[in-house]
Amino acid sequence: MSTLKVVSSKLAAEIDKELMGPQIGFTLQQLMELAGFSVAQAVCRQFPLKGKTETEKGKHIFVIAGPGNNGGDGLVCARHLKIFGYNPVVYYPKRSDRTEFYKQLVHQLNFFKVPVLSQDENWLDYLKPEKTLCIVDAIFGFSFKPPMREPFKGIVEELCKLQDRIPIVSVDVPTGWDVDEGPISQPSVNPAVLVSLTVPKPCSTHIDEKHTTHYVGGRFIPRDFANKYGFETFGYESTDQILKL
Ligand SMILES: NC(=O)C1=CN([C@@H]2O[C@H](COP(=O)(O)OP(=O)(O)OC[C@H]3O[C@@H](n4cnc5c(N)ncnc54)[C@H](OP(=O)(O)O)[C@@H]3O)[C@@H](O)[C@H]2O)[C@H](O)CC1
Ligand SMILES: [K+]
Repeated sequence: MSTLKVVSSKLAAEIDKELMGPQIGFTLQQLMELAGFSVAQAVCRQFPLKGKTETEKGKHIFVIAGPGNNGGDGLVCARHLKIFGYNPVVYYPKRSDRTEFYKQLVHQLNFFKVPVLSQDENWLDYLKPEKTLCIVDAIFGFSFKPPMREPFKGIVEELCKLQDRIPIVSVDVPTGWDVDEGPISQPSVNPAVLVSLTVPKPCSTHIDEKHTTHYVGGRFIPRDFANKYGFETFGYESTDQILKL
């Protein structure tokens, strides 16, 4: 059997289901914490604060959180970025009432004094190249089905206008991309960094390697489990939560 380097949206959903099923018993909260933590680590690796001026250090990291679990990863990531010494601001236009957990993640952000903007707030004020280090795109992950609906369509159109001046870090799947086919519909972002979670999805084969730095993160499966789904685990070093591919 050949070893896959990517897994389809269907397989990714099956993997998640098994990880959170009765035999293995991870909770969504555990996996999301590790996923968000690894994205925050990728931001640190890509945009280190060491040696930067105070002005540079004060720049915002603008985290946009969508309505599902990809958005949850973004909320967790913002909390870790604050702990790591960055200045995150979260835009969370459509808040999920799927579980109480999302509300708890927002309370935790309040606890860390990370601003969480609502849909009616002027979010574009926070997106200025001179004031913004990067944008974390946690809008949609492997459950996105085009065409994109509002309010996200308008938001992603604005991001597309800014992405040449402010780098985008996409969580798991660049927003707007078909998980299996890549950027086949508009609007869709062109990220400077992609952090694939657990294992890259087929859309990642469409990134332009000259433009996009690709990391894998979400270090939560043993080798035999990966092999059962047809892929290999990644050679993470030491305590790292991410690996540059
Ligand atoms: N094991 C792991 O790697 C883990 C990954 N995690 C992250 O979870 C996402 C997948 O999360 P999921 O909740 O299944 O899905 P998404 O966040 O991608 O999106 C679901 C929401 O998006 C809405 N949606 C879908 N298509 C559209 C569209 N065309 N326009 C507007 N809105 C859309 C959808 O709304 P519905 O009304 O259709 O239900 C949902 O609200 C994965 O990618 C990782 O980032 C976890 O953290 C766990 C571990
Ligand atoms: K995303």
